[in-house]
Amino acid sequence: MTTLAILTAAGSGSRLGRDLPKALVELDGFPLVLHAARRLVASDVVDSLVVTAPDGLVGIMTELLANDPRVQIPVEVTDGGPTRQASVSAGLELARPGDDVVLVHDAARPLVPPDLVRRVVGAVRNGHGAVVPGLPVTDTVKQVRPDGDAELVTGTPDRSILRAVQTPQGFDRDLLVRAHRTGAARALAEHLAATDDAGLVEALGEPVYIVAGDAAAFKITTERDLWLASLVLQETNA
Ligand SMILES: Nc1ccn([C@@H]2O[C@H](COP(=O)(O)OP(=O)(O)OP(=O)(O)O)[C@@H](O)[C@H]2O)c(=O)n1
Ligand SMILES: C[C@](O)(CO)[C@H](O)COP(=O)(O)O
Repeated sequence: MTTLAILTAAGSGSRLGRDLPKALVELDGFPLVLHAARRLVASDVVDSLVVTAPDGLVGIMTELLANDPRVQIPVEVTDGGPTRQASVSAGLELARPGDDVVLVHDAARPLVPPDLVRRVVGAVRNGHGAVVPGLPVTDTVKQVRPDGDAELVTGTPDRSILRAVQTPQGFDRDLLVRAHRTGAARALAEHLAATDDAGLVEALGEPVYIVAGDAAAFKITTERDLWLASLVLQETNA
């Protein structure tokens, strides 16, 4: 019984707008993918890693991870796909026979606390087939539809029953494989693809459970997030 973590790192980072893929952008002197890998490993509940790489960068990422003294578990790097969903699917193909739990984590969430990783794996090992870290929503959220050159508000969902979800998301391996196989047709196009893996499990009609997320696991999408991450690191390394 082993736990595999699929670390998605094949995105281009178009919203960050750098001239290299987001996972290779540096934070405190190290690429985001390395920060994320180190924290997964530091949890001590991950046995091996599969990392999805952007086109042509499998070699560079393999070298980066293989040479890091803080990533002392088996690592395989594979080509990602056109969407995040396709990349996770590609990673899942490399699961080994003993991997009964699979985590899916984004390199775009480099500061994930090892405690959060343990919380997710613990909940899966306690019998929950699909587990997602979530935080309460603090903004009021509006539902809208297009209306001419503006958007019309069509509702205000009760935010007390909403959660903003993060990664790593954890799964019973067979359930995740079934979810990806069933939803495979969606993986080719961004407008169809699931934005998280739990969504594919939900589409099967299977239950997905929430455990407490952590603000430190925030996602790097824009330059401001990167700046925030460097402040958080300075604060926590002090
Ligand atoms: N085809 C893709 C697209 C995304 N990802 C990964 O999925 C995670 C979440 O995606 P996101 O934050 O949206 O990253 P990008 O797609 O790179 O960003 P953008 O949408 O701004 O281009 C990232 O770690 C990213 O590398 C991936 O492995 N394969
Ligand atoms: C999987 C995820 O990180 C959960 O919040 C998120 O959905 C990825 O979204 P993105 O649109 O690919 O940034």
